[in-house]
Amino acid sequence: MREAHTVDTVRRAEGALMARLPEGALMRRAAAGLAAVAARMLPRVYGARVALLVGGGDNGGDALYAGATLARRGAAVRAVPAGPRVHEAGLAALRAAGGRLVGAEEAEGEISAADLVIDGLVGIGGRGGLRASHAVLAGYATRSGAPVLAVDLPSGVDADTGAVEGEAVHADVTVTFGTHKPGLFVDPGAGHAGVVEFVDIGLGPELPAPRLCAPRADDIAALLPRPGVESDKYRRGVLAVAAGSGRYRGAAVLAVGGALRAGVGMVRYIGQESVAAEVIRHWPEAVASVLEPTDPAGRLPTHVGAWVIGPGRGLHPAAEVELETVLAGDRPVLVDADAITLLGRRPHLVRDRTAPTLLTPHAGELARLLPGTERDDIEARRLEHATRAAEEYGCTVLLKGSTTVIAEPGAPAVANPTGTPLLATAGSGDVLSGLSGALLAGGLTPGAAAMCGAFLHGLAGRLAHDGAPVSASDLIGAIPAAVRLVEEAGGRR
Ligand SMILES: NC(=O)C1=CN([C@@H]2O[C@H](COP(=O)(O)OP(=O)(O)OC[C@H]3O[C@@H](n4cnc5c(N)ncnc54)[C@H](O)[C@@H]3O)[C@@H](O)[C@H]2O)[C@@H](O)CC1
Ligand SMILES: [K+]
Repeated sequence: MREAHTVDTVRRAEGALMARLPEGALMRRAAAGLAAVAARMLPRVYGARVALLVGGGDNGGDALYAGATLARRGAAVRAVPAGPRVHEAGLAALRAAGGRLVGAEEAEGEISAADLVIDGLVGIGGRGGLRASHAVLAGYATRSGAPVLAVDLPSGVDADTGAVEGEAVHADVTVTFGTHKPGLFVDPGAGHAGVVEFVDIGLGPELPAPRLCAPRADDIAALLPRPGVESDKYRRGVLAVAAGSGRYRGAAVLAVGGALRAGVGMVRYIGQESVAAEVIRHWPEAVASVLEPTDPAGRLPTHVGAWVIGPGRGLHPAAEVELETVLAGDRPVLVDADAITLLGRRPHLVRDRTAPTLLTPHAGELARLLPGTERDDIEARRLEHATRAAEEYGCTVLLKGSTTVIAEPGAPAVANPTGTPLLATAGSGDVLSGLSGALLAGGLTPGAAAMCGAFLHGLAGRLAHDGAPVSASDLIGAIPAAVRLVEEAGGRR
């Protein structure tokens, strides 16, 4: 797992470590790591033109020391200050190595002519949107066409949340020190960070549990359920899927397909006769139970390992009775789509529940669970709102979107690293429900099922993409390849 800590935690850990080290040791470590990455980004350091964007704090200090290293190796390094204050020792080091400070009138020309721009405007000390003088330099960097290397995090991105107010640096590479910052994993910040490189400055022993984690393929491989010699279809897990309706048949087909491809002992589809027939036509291996429209909850199967409820199911009274009945049981339940909207009207159905529950809203659906919160606020601060919903409902929440975020009460949140805009297509969420539901039925906790489901779903989207748009059905077809890739990364095949 890659781990991310909040600014307050980083400050405390740095304080404890600094107290044991000679003055300036941490900044020297950070700057050495930064200079090494900068050198790799240049075809040749000797003769290269490097522009440093320098704010008034230690983030600017890192840039200046790294600039000094590059200048000693023959680069022409120019520091463009954002204001009157500049890290003095860093500037002295740069000057001693042959670099120099340039005035405001030369700033745009230096940045646009550079072979590499290093963004040292602000790091974890940044608060709110960039000030005008800093925003102007960030804009020059974006327009320069040169590769941009951000120091610690792209300036203008909120380190703790990933929120961006106004202008922010768009980096090709970000070198982050000591630990990752949550804003590097969560959009919109993640979209500004480019490739994130980690530089170890020895902070590890001082760090408590992270605020956020981002799994790698081997973390997923370690969690995936796999059949053993003793397994039969019941032990591997039975997933009940209450999805789709006369109006939205596709949701049923897609959720069942996602579940079957994820590997589960059995999928039981529950729904109206015509939809059940459609499901069986697509997936003869599924088992269908037909519901009487007049008695929605009377025939629900009881011998199931877990439930998926909601995709395309509708908001009518029968769907509400069904949701109430399923949530009153003691099996793990994944609640999605229409069932989330119903839950917004009756939140106690989940709040009063003790059995494992996973909610999988997109931002619009989460807004229905958090009255008074707008969809745009959620998109802008995804981590914060997913965490709030998990605490208020006392269950696991997977917030879908540009970065899928998973939050659970009392545990570090998870940001899914495999997401891609290719997944923003009708029916994609239905596939994710089936896939994550299958993992829930296979015995994973809601947090693990959500993390593995989102990871495989994103990977499947990438694998299915051959230059043409990806449909939700393509995603289902690519799930086995995604599982294979993850298993290979985990050394299981
Ligand atoms: N503390 C440490 O031990 C280490 C810190 N390091 C570096 O130091 C950075 C933190 O340094 P600082 O605490 O000095 O903080 P920063 O350099 O991140 O930012 C503080 C400066 O930015 C200004 N500022 C704040 N918000 C702004 C905004 N919205 N627009 C424009 N200017 C704004 C402040 O007035 C101040 O001058 C880290 O991100 C990292 O790059 C590294 O050298 C590693 C060691
Ligand atoms: K920065």
